[in-house]
Amino acid sequence: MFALPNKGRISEPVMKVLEKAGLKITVQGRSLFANTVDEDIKVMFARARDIPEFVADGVADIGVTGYDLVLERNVEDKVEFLLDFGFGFAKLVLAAPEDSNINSVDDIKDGMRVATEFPNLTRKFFEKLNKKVEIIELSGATEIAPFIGVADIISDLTSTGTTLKLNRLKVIEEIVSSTTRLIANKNSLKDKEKRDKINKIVLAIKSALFAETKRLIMMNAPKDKVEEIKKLIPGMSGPTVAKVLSDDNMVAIHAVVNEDEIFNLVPKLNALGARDILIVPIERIL
Ligand SMILES: Nc1ncnc2c1ncn2[C@@H]1O[C@H](COP(=O)(O)OP(=O)(O)OP(=O)(O)O)[C@@H](O)[C@H]1O
Ligand SMILES: O=P(O)(O)OC[C@H]1O[C@H](OP(=O)(O)OP(=O)(O)O)[C@H](O)[C@@H]1O
Ligand SMILES: [Mg+2]
Repeated sequence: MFALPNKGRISEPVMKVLEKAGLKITVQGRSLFANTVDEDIKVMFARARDIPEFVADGVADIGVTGYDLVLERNVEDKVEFLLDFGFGFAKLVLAAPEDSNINSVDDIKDGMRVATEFPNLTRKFFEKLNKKVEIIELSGATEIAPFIGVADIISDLTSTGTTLKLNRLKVIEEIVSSTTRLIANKNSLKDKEKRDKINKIVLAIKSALFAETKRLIMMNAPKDKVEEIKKLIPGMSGPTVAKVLSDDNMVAIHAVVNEDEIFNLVPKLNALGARDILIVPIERIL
C-alpha cells in the first residue's frame, strides 16, 4: 500500500512526478483508494500530516510526506527515508513581531507563549534549551497569534518568507528545514517481494526527478567542429555523433545537458556553426 497526500500543496506535484515515473494512478472522484498501472501497487490518499503514522504502523508500506511532519510525529526512527523529491521546501522557524524586542532565543523567557502547528517539534526544541515555554497549539494561520494576544511568538513554516513579511514578523531562529520525502515501513523493506517492488518505485521516481533537470539537445554541426563541440557538451556517456546523409561535411550530434546550461550553451554552439538545434524535454533517464 502506497500512501499519498490527498490535499495540500505537495499533493499535485507528487502526482505529476509519479505519472512521469510511469506510475499512473487512476483516481475516481473523491475516492480515498486508487489503482496504479501495477496491480500489486494500491494507493491510499490521506493528509500529509497523517502519512508518517500510517507508514510507521505499517498501514501503508510506503508514503510521501514532508520531513517536518515525520519529525513532528516522532517516527523518524521507525521509517526509512528513501528519497527526497527536492520540492515542498519549507523551514520551521521561530518568529516574533518585527517591533518586539525579541531578537534571538536568548530573549525568550520562561513562561512565554509560543503558538504553533508543530507542538512536538517546538516543545523538543525548547526542552533542549532548557526553557519552559507554554505551547499554544493552533491548526493554521498561526501568524495572527501574537497580534490577538494569544501568544508572544510563533513557530511556523516559512518558504518564500512572504507570509511572515506580510504579517510583520521577523525570524529569530530556525528549528528544522524540510522537503517532500518518500518514506517506507522498516518491516515492509524486510519482505523480499515488497522490497523489490519498493526498489522499482524508487528507481522510477529517481529517473523522473533526474530527467526534470535535463534536456536532450540535438543539432547538425560541421564535422571539423566536433571536437570543440564535445568539449562544450560532454553528455552523460559522451555525445552521440551520427552521419547526415544529405551533407558530407555535417554530422548530427545528440547529447543530454543540464537545463540551466542551455542558455549559455546555445550561442556557443551557434558560433561553432551548429544549426537546426533542437532542445527537447526528457521524461525519464535510466
Ligand atoms: N509555504 C510552503 N511552501 C512549501 N512547502 C510547504 C509550505 N507550507 C507547508 N509546506 C509543506 O507542505 C507539506 C504538506 O503540508 P500540509 O499537507 O499540511 O499541506 P498544506 O499545503 O500546508 O495544506 P493545508 O495547510 O491547507 O492543510 C509539509 O511537509 C510542509 O512542510
Ligand atoms: O513563506 P511563505 O511562502 O509565505 O509560506 C509560508 C506559509 O505557508 C504555510 O501556510 P499554509 O498556506 O499551509 O496555510 P496554513 O497556515 O493554514 O497551514 C505556512 O504555515 C505559512 O503560513
Ligand atoms: Mg499548511
